[in-house]
Amino acid sequence: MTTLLHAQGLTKKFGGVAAVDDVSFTLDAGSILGLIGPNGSGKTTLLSILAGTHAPTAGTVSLDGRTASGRGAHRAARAGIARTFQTTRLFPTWTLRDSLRLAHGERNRRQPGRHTTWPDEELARVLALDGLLDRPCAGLTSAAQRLAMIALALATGPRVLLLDEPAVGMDHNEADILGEAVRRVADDLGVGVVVVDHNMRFLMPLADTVLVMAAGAVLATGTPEEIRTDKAVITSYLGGA
Ligand SMILES: Nc1ncnc2c1ncn2[C@@H]1O[C@H](COP(=O)(O)OP(=O)(O)OP(=O)(O)O)[C@@H](O)[C@H]1O
Repeated sequence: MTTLLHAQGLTKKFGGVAAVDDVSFTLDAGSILGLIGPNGSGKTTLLSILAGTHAPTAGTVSLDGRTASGRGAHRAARAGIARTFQTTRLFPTWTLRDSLRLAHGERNRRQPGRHTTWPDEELARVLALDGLLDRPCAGLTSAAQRLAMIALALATGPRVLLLDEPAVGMDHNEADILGEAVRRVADDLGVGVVVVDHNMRFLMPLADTVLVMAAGAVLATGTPEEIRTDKAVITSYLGGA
């Protein structure tokens, strides 16, 4: 696999406090990085730096070798980094196809001359939304709406997808469907995915690599199996989980 995204020495200070403290990692195309850590450990702030919403106090993010950090959310999106949020933002009376058309159009407006991304049917297949493209979004279950938000983020044609607690509020079955969909985003579309979630049952089988944060810094990085058995991680975060 090829390195897609490289975060180097990322630090973000609010006042004197480092919410993110010298964090480095790489993300390959088609791989999934799970980001875990206690409340307040800096996960959302790190995602915001990657998404361009926060300029880092120090450090850089590069995508395909080109600097993508510190230039605003629109420029990060143009560089190929897309983000979803915990809340869904769909127009209830619009169909998913209408919403995808708007997202495709936004991409074309920003990047004239570049091809649009995956066909609607392909996004629907990957996101387990087959047969739902032409229904008003208000008729979708809340889990399907969450998947639809991921489809909309993908319609902008990203190389990297950032997911902030996508499984929050989902039952086991819904989280399993979501996990399979995110795996297809990586495997079938070749997108690099960074997922923040507190749900270990969802995240551990999904992630290729897990990065554990504590007080803004990297406590450990490794495969899910390495992380599950890491003494420092067990002591400070996973406990008996
Ligand atoms: N805009 C801000 N101004 C000041 N402090 C902030 C700001 N955003 C985050 N922080 C602080 O930075 C630290 C990290 O917060 P962050 O939300 O990134 O953690 P988190 O790991 O995502 O937490 P959670 O799991 O609860 O979502 C916290 O101490 C938080 O209070």
